[in-house]
Amino acid sequence: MKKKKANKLAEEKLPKKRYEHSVRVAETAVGMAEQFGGDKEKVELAGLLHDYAKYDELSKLYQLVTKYELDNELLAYNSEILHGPVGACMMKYEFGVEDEEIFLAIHNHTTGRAQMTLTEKIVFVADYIEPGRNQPGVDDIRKLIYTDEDLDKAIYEISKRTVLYLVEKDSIIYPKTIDCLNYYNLEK
Ligand SMILES: Nc1ncnc2c1ncn2[C@@H]1O[C@H](COP(=O)(O)OP(=O)(O)O)[C@@H](O)[C@H]1O
Repeated sequence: MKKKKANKLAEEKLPKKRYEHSVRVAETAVGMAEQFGGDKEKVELAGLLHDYAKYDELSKLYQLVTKYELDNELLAYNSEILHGPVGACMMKYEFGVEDEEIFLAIHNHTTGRAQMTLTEKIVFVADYIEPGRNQPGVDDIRKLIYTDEDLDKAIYEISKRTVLYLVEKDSIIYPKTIDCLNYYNLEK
């Protein structure tokens, strides 16, 4: 798929603000690919498409988890974790986006995982730090990327913040984020 097509898919499917977020994630990811030696074309496509399934009805997301034989375990957690895996499968099976790195980057952009590819890492972090984001502490993560150039530390800190946030809310945590946190803990 070419950038123009990905852009059109996102623009037609998503509310304006979420489409604009996707464009900023793609732009941020391209900058990071230049910085870290990643594949600019892949991160750009994954950035544009990462939230494609975010506003689909829960009933549709559930059906697609079954259709695409995704991990049923996903259904036991916050439904927000479904749109990455489902969106990745929609791109692969409905729109012919065959590339495995783009698939993984869309699939894991919310939860992260251990042993991410460079494309996954860039999209995961770009989603958190794109210039429209203003969550507390986001500038600390920007500094880890733009000053320290430490991608793995940024992934660890983002996962840590997600886990702390979820624990604070007494939410149950899909274990991929814990795996990500442990894997990118550089103290181990
Ligand atoms: N491992 C997990 N288990 C349960 N919920 C999670 C997990 N990882 C992330 N989430 C939650 O999923 C929600 C959506 O995350 P995200 O896709 O990054 O949203 P947005 O792009 O709208 O900020 C957040 O509330 C986040 O806390």
